[in-house]
Amino acid sequence: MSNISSHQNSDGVDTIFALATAAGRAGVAVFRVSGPKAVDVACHMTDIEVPKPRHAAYRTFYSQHSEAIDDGLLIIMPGPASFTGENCVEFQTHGSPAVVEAMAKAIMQAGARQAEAGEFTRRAFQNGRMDLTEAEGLADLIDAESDAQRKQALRQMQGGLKTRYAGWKDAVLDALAQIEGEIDFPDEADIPDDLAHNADAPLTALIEDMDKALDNAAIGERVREGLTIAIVGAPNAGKSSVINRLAGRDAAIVTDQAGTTRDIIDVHMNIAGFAVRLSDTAGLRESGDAIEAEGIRRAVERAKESDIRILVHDSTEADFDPQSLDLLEDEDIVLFNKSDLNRPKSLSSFNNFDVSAITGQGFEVFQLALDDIVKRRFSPASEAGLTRARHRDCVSRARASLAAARKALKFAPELAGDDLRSALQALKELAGETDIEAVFDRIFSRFCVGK
Ligand SMILES: Nc1nc2c(ncn2[C@@H]2O[C@H](COP(=O)(O)OP(=O)(O)OP(=O)(O)O)[C@@H](O)[C@H]2O)c(=O)[nH]1
Ligand SMILES: [K+]
Ligand SMILES: [Mg+2]
Repeated sequence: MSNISSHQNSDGVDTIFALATAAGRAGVAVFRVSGPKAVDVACHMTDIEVPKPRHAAYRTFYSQHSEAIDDGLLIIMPGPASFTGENCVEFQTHGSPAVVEAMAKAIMQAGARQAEAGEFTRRAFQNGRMDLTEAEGLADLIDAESDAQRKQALRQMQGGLKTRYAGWKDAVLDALAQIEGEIDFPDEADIPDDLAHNADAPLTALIEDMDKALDNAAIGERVREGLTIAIVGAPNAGKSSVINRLAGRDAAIVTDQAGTTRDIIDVHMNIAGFAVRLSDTAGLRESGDAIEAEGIRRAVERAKESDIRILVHDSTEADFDPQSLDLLEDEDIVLFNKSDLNRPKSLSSFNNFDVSAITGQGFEVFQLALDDIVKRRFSPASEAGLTRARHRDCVSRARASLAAARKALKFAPELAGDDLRSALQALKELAGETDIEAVFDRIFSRFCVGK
């Protein structure tokens, strides 16, 4: 239990540590240490030999001054078969703030420094334990709030997207090998024709598969970021009453005064296992009041950028408000509200329901249908897909280069190789195989400290 002054070994790689569990009082706290000195740290903090790799052993942990801090479990996970690929050590102690503070101090004095956000995962990535899409999947899994987000993130973390683009990369390499071979050793006069002919079908199939992934990318991104639903309609139609009933609480003010809601009111909820942000908005009408007019401008903007719109109509009113109706898209929803005061209505071109936000009548049917609409529109495709704008950008560029390669094969086959190499480059970026430090910084800094 002697002191070690510096964190670095001769290679200049720091040994890092972090509290992996959330701060605050808890049954158990977990500290992780990773780096060349991780096992030294464990030796310095215990008085008998360290346990066999990957076996949990009960130990007393000591401070630099040989004072017992706590009893707990010690696990040694030697690299390269560890999370980071480096030697890793895990201390499990009691989760009190006093134990956590004393442990952090002792680990630091034994030679490790506090990790930055995402630093463990960044090391795992740099040591080849995962590619960039798997690291992104892990970040999304840690952030997952809904079941759909969890499933999508887990699939990506387990290499679903990696498998898919690895297949794409293989196909590009095959095409490249084929055309470069034939261009270097043309032994027949009509080679260019053969070339175009042989490479065209695989390239076309590849482009089609990428198009499918790009078509589904919007869904992957929506699931990851959460869906948005906006409630719109004329003043006093009952929009705020509807959001309150859906939220099960008084999120928005309801009065009989037209123009009650002005700012947008967001309610976060879970619909059919999807994370959803539901927004109540100002009633749409011509208004001379500057504050109300701004509220209406925001309402229209929010309605347009949302995934789904719910138009609330007061069914005691004969006419629809044309401004609200104009905002609707095909699969949007119309609620004929105040059904307690009126006979059922319908509007065949949209999903429509008779409800009463006051009595709750019709809400069960409406909410079941809403679940179905959300599931039908946003359930991810069966194969792992693209979940970020970054993925979409890389695949779009790869696809464009493949299309250019197909064209070149017909008219200037010697140029096709360059296009295929550009496609490969875009796919390498997707994997994180090229050095794109700025992208890495952005991705890893979003992790919590300790991951
Ligand atoms: N009878 C009846 N009254 C309702 C129903 N829904 C809402 N109301 C009443 O209609 C009035 C307006 O309701 P709000 O929820 O404030 O309507 P809003 O569309 O949010 O109105 P603004 O924010 O002003 O645009 C209130 O007096 C509500 O109590 C309903 O289903 N039946
Ligand atoms: K109102
Ligand atoms: Mg309102």
